[in-house]
Amino acid sequence: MVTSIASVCLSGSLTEKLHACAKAGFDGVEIMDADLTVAYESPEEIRALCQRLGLRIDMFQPFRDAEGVEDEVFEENLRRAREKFRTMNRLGADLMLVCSNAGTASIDDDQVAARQLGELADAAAEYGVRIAYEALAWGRYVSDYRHAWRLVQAADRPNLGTCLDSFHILSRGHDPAGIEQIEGEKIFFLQLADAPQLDMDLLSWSRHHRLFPGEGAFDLAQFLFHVLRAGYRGPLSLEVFNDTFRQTDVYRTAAHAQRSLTWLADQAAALDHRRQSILPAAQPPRAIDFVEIAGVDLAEVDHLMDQLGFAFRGRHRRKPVRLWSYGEARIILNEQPKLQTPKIAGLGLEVADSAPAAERAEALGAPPVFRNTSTGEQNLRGVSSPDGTEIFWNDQIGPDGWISEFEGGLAPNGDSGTIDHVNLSYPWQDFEEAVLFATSVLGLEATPAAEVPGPLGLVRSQVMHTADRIVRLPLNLAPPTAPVPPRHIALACDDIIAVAADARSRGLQFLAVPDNYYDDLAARFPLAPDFIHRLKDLDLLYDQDDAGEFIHFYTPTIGDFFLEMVERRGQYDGYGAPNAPVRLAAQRSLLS
Ligand SMILES: O=C(O)c1ccc(O)c(O)c1
Ligand SMILES: [Mg+2]
Repeated sequence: MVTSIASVCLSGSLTEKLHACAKAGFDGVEIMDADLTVAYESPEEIRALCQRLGLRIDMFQPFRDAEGVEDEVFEENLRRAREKFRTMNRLGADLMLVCSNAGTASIDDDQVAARQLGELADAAAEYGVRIAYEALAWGRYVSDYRHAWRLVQAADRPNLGTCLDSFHILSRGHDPAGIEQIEGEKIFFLQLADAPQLDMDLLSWSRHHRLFPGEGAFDLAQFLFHVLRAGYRGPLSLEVFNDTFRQTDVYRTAAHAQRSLTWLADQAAALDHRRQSILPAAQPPRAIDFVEIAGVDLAEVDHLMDQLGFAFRGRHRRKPVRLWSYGEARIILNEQPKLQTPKIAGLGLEVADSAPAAERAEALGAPPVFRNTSTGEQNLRGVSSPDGTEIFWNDQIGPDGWISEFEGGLAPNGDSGTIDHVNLSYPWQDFEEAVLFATSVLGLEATPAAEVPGPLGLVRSQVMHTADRIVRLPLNLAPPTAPVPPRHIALACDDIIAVAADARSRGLQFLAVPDNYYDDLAARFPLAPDFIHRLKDLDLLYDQDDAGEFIHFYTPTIGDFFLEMVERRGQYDGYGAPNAPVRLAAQRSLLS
């Protein structure tokens, strides 16, 4: 796989971008004209830097509004183009992207457009330059890749081909299967971008909301499969215009971008039985094995577990680590002298085979974590996710595994209990990276994002889950100016009213719910007054949909996390989203 990336994807100056692309392992770059224009380095200096960094300049782009114009306008366009061809010669770039005319086209005539593209290609040939013609989704007359290809065929020049860009094709809902009708050698370049499904004008969608493959709603694996079937053998290049990535750390974004391409190439290879897969197979988790909470002093957490009715399962033989369980849910408390604020530090996942899970993660650029293990102890393999949360894989489930390293505790209690979901929150700039990590490394699927109003702005929520929904990780994106909300572990039980009453009798104060909430609940659902009274008495939240019911409560926050107890009745599959604003408002009122 040969990879490339457009300089527009990244923040910083052109030279900073080039260093980051090389460090992330890209083979080449597309240099945006505007990035060069604002650089103090000459084209020769940029060329030399690329050579030193081992980067090819795959394309120079874009050249706009060339074709479909009156002849005197076209003469001026040729003059403009020649200036750029000279710049390209100095850069050592031999491929120019020409995008379909979006501004000045005045002649809706394919013969004129093809003739002018041919003349542009002839001028380019004098400089040894090739032209890749791309249909912009918002092109004035040419907005469909099949139309662009017809014009390229009609112009019929050896140095004129087409550039396919997944955004322009998939945003318009055009069938990518038609790509197989294009001669592979005439696809001069391939640009890949994902995007969320948004209902907005194409230009704004494209310029602000593109995402790296695996982070949006487009089926890019299928798209790439068609391009490869057409016979394209050039670089897989990313062209992602995105407001966030233009601001985030350039090295981190470039590594993130590279991970998305590796994942995509692997997905596309999986669709083609003749191709070898690139990565070890994904190991979608069967269940959450444990959640690890770390902090310098976890006595408050021990107390909380006790109040909630968890069983203390013992201390680790050798490490300052304790285990609590609630039915099948296991929570490990790990005393870490340098970590002032307790937080969710790690997740253990049950998988069929942990070795390929870890190898796949490492091939996708996730650094392995060192876990202090001695003889006779189970060696769990794990990696660090981009935000630092550690992920471990376990394929040796049962009492003989790591659980046997804990001593001096009680037998597991008989209570039914499982980890329902683990909610992970992220600062605004890290969200897409977290989605890609969950997709590519953890083997989870995404549901469409939803938005929840909080007191300091909208919180975006996207649930990553296994096909059977046993493992669920709702990811939350904090509003840009608000502090990142705490993360939480939700435990499912069979009788939440009894659990809540017991916990209260042991002195646990739940997050207090405003009385107004229960007045609203009575209006939303025709519930028995006694039942509402019981919910109110215990500060329980309630939701209902066609599939069933959901009752839950939240514990106070300790450090950067809290716990939630839930009971699902019937086939209810959500997370009580209508109640999230109540929680966010209540948690904020405790801080002030
Ligand atoms: O938004 C644009 O103008 C633009 C420019 C060049 C491209 O390759 C593209 O896909 C979009
Ligand atoms: Mg493009």
